[in-house]
Amino acid sequence: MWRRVASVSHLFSHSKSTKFNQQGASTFKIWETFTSESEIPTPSKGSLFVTFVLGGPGSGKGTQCAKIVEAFGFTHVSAGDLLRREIASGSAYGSVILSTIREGKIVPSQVTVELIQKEMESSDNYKFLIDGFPRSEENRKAFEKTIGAEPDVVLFFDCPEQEMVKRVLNRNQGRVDDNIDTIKKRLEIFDELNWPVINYYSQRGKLHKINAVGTVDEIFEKVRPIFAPLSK
Ligand SMILES: Nc1ncnc2c1ncn2[C@@H]1O[C@H](COP(=O)(O)OP(=O)(O)O)[C@@H](O)[C@H]1O
Ligand SMILES: Nc1ccn([C@H]2C[C@H](O)[C@@H](COP(=O)(O)OP(=O)(O)O)O2)c(=O)n1
Ligand SMILES: [Mg+2]
Repeated sequence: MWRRVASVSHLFSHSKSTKFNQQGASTFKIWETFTSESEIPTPSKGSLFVTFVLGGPGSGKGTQCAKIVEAFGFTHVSAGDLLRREIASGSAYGSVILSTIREGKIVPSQVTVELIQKEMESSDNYKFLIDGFPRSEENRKAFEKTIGAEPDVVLFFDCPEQEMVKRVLNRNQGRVDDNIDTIKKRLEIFDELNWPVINYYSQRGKLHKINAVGTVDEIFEKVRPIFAPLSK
């Protein structure tokens, strides 16, 4: 168990990175170099271990996070859940978050990162799955700046659009953004803003691209080896 201190940024074993790549033009070339065999860091118990979980809407992030939690003892921090909780709590940010989500857009990073930071600080765990974040370069840079750390592992659930739309429309959780109009916008925004993030982590050898088509268990069998070095 790691020691609780006032700010979560002190808990990160990594030094704060000031190097932000300005690339973007060569993203498609980078995409071709993707492998699912990025080097897996061997974590030492007690030092913070952060996994970012990326993928389009309906790609199965939340479903696979639940399985990773069960098998490997991570704490699941879902950016979307935190934002929905904020709406439900009637906070000052609530109405702007709601309209942003309804429009399929991304909530300003400052709001999301603050919620993630609070959630991490309130946990005694040292292994975190940050689900649905970062969804943009702005998100990514804000996390690095505020938390002062980079993820150890980045999962990317790669799913065809048609399958994502089908899953979201069948999700049945009463979400304001699970309708065809909002999904179309979310997919456009995903295309525009998420690829630079994916390419960034691919270049750094942290990205694990997982084909998200198949049964939940089949997909988890592709995820499991990534975390095998971690004990529960
Ligand atoms: N491998 C899968 N095959 C079919 N349906 C799935 C699969 N994984 C998840 N689902 C379902 O698809 C919907 C979206 O999954 P979810 O985990 O919420 O995705 P995300 O968090 O990426 O939006 C849910 O209703 C879930 O039960
Ligand atoms: N980093 C994030 C994550 C989610 N949001 C907003 C915008 C997203 O469409 C909604 C829902 O996110 P969530 O991760 O729950 O959605 P999916 O699980 O991918 O369907 O929340 C955000 O603005 N910034
Ligand atoms: Mg989700």
